[in-house]
Amino acid sequence: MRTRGPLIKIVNVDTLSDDWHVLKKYTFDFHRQDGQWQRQSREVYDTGGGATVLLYNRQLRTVVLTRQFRMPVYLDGRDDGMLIETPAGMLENEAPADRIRDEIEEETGYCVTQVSKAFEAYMSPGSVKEKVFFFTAEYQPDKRRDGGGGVESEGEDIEVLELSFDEACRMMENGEIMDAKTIMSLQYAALHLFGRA
Ligand SMILES: Nc1nc2c(ncn2[C@@H]2O[C@H](COP(=O)(O)OP(=O)(O)O[C@H]3O[C@H](CO)[C@@H](O)[C@H](O)[C@@H]3O)[C@@H](O)[C@H]2O)c(=O)[nH]1
Ligand SMILES: [Mg+2]
Repeated sequence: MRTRGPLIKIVNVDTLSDDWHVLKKYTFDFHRQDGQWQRQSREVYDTGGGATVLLYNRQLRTVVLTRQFRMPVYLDGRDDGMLIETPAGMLENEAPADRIRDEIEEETGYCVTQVSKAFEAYMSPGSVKEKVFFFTAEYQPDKRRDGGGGVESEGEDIEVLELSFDEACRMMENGEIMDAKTIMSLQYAALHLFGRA
């Protein structure tokens, strides 16, 4: 484990794209473990971070997931580009707990008063500056205001799936669920919320 002083010195920062999010190229000198300084460059896409939630009902032993089109998944050649995910959103400079409460309503239509923080994780640290805050929240089936579906003007067209937890686990194991935050959330639930049947 490294204990000595500055690890890098930034030499130059180029903005390669500043559109939806910002993509920058950092040139820096990196202090190697053998004491040498080595010049490197890395492209970093900064999304501003995100939050996600596992909506569950302990008594019914169910979870609520979403299904939506994801362009990178389509480009990867996976079927029609549709991905099953836990509800999630970009932070947009808001507190993660507030953001995820709004996102639950926008995407699923459920109204949830209490969310619990589970953990935080870097999802793709080689090139994406995105830390995701993971939450869990218990939903009540009769607390659904509308059908959710996301914000149409932003191009969202989200299907809401209420599944038994065991079915969701089977889908994770047979590859129908392939989204990292969803797999992490279901595994967290198996450890801390439900035992696996
Ligand atoms: N116009 C435009 N829209 C975009 C672009 N990229 C994404 N969008 C759309 O902008 C909306 C953002 O919705 P949010 O619900 O706030 O974010 P999210 O895309 O669901 O992001 C969450 O999940 C991601 C995937 O796991 C996470 O990466 C992210 O941190 C967050 O948790 C989505 O409909 C998305 O398709 C873009 O380049 N241009
Ligand atoms: Mg979303």
